Amino acid sequence: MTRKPLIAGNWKMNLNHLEAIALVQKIAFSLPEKYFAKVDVAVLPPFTDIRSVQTLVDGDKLLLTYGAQDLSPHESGAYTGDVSGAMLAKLGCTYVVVGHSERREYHAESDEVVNKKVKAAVKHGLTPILCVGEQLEVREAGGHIEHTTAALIAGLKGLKTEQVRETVVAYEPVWAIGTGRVATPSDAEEVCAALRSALEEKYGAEVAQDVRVLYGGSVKSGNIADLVKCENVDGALVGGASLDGEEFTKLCALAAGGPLP
Ligand SMILES: O=C[C@H](O)COP(=O)(O)O
Repeated sequence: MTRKPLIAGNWKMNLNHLEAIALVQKIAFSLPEKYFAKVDVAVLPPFTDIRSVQTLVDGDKLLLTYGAQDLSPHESGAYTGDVSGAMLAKLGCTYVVVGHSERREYHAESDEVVNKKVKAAVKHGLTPILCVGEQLEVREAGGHIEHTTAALIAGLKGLKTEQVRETVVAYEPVWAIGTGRVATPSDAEEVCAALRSALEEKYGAEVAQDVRVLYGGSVKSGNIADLVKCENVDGALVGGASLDGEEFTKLCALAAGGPLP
């Protein structure tokens, strides 16, 4: 099958709900409708913005979707500060990022916790964007394929084959996040292809062919076109460049094959 590319803007801890409204309006009204047929566009704002984004998307019947950057592995209860999958589903979220390297690093999230979060997402009908990626020292030692494939398989543990088919995977080398040091298209393709092979080995070729594998790490309008030309790169998880409406719109148009609006 042909996988439809996904461009997902991970805003991280940026923009309040008023700024969120302005940015979503800018993207939705600058990107001509025809591009949404060629590329799925999603924004992933902080929790505090999601209700405002939902109101805008529903009210104006916008073609972009939205999601969250994290969720609790628990259903409900005494987990101060956490947000559950059920709450995100109620807000109409399509996606939720799980296992971003910033969560793994600053919140000590292990593969086991990530796996619980993936299961919580799937349980509530959310599409997890499962992030895996190696640190610089792992890459320099040549362990990047082993590291990322092991994290992928651990993150998906216990999911049914059909649930794996619906999951989005994001390869985000830690050394390329927010550093301006983008992996080359061949670096990205090497790992994305290896991730797909690992899925094929475990879940079969048909499922592996359906799973979207994104690249993330210093993606901009200047490098997206070459990245999405790679056979196994099905779009991007975009950080910094997703905060600028003009730049993000350009990036989405280029991922859809252009021309620029
Ligand atoms: O989730 C997005 C990634 O961490 C990439 O961030 P960046 O585009 O700012 O490098």
